[in-house]
Amino acid sequence: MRVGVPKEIKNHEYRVGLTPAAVRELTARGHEVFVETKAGDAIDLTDELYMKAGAKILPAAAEVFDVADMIVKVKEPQAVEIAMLKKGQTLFTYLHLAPDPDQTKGLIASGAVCIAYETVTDPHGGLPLLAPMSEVAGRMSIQAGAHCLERAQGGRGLLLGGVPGVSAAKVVVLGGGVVGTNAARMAMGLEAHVIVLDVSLKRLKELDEQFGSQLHTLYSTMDTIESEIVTADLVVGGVLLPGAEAPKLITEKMVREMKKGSVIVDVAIDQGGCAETSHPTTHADPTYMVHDVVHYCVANMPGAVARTSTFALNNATLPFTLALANMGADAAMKADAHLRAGLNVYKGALTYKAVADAQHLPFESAEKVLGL
Ligand SMILES: NC(=O)C1=CN([C@@H]2O[C@H](COP(=O)(O)OP(=O)(O)OC[C@H]3O[C@@H](n4cnc5c(N)ncnc54)[C@H](O)[C@@H]3O)[C@@H](O)[C@H]2O)C=CC1
Ligand SMILES: CC(=O)C(=O)O
Ligand SMILES: [Mg+2]
Repeated sequence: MRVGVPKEIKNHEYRVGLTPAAVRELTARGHEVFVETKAGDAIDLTDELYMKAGAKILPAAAEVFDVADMIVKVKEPQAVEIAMLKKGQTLFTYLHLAPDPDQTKGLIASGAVCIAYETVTDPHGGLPLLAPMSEVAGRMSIQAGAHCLERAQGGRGLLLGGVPGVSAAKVVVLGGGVVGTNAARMAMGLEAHVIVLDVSLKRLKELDEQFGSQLHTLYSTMDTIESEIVTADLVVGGVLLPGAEAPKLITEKMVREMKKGSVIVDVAIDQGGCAETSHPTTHADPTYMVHDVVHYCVANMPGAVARTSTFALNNATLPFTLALANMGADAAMKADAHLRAGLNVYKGALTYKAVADAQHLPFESAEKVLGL
């Protein structure tokens, strides 16, 4: 198969779809890999390293899209990239379609086969291709939140862990999944006072067993969310209903009642955000204020630590990339229900139920379009 890797073009996005090591795994199996020049330059993955792994370097994204049977990316395709997709071409990347009707329309019109990293599943009920970036974003959320709490950034002027004789900050984490667990772990490491809310009792029990008395867990209801949010210094939004728009758990009224200079890091922003006051921001301009509360809503947080993130992402995507290249997309998805769960758009049909529901569009199952 001919596999194409364009340079990412989203604001301050320095990750790359394939590492040189992943390219080598593909070329060793007889596949051809085409990488846009300087795709990895910013993180020291040079054209020379890609060439050494067997890739051919092309001068522009248009040529990569033109030659490839499958495009492997990181972020959702931007409008100019959607315009370059070809009928029947496979696109393997993050999509986050539920809150993004324009992208959904564009991908349907392209006739391409679009497989979203974030909805591929595993046998344990996890999302293996979202997990590595959620680990990164969860850990980063505390770094970002700590910075936002500094007075010069609009924050309350608080040090997360306090010092002897002065209270630690209160960190409230909504959702105890991968983002939430990693955020809680970092916040506890900095000696903050940490509370995690989730609707999964099983998850709360696991967290309680893992972290003991250092972590406080609460069942998530409107009541508990409201009472915790208004006394929080830092709130991390890490909830997810897979593939669907994030539930708006933090209302504007709650934000108005939050303390002046408190901070919301809404990691769930890529699925629309879990606060009514959230809207996507970029690394170039990551924060804004609403009712004196600092909002950090960067939709590609792991892009800031792109080298770590590129390797972590490839560790998870490689077996699926190889299956798609070795078998072809249709056969690979027919053979593996977990990869098939990643199929969001197939040759003009929308094949992910939560996206169809969010946008009131017709839905066809992945099984039906693949003839299973
Ligand atoms: N902004 C960014 O750069 C990034 C954003 N993300 C996003 O972060 C979000 C979380 O991802 P993961 O942690 O991997 O998901 P996950 O599936 O591991 O965890 C989500 C948790 O939310 C819980 N939840 C659902 N409804 C809830 C409610 N009403 N109250 C409290 N908890 C609730 C679930 O029970 C689950 O434990 C996703 O939207 C993901 O796309 C992930 C990586 C990077
Ligand atoms: C998951 C995601 O949106 C990201 O890593 O950018
Ligand atoms: Mg206020």
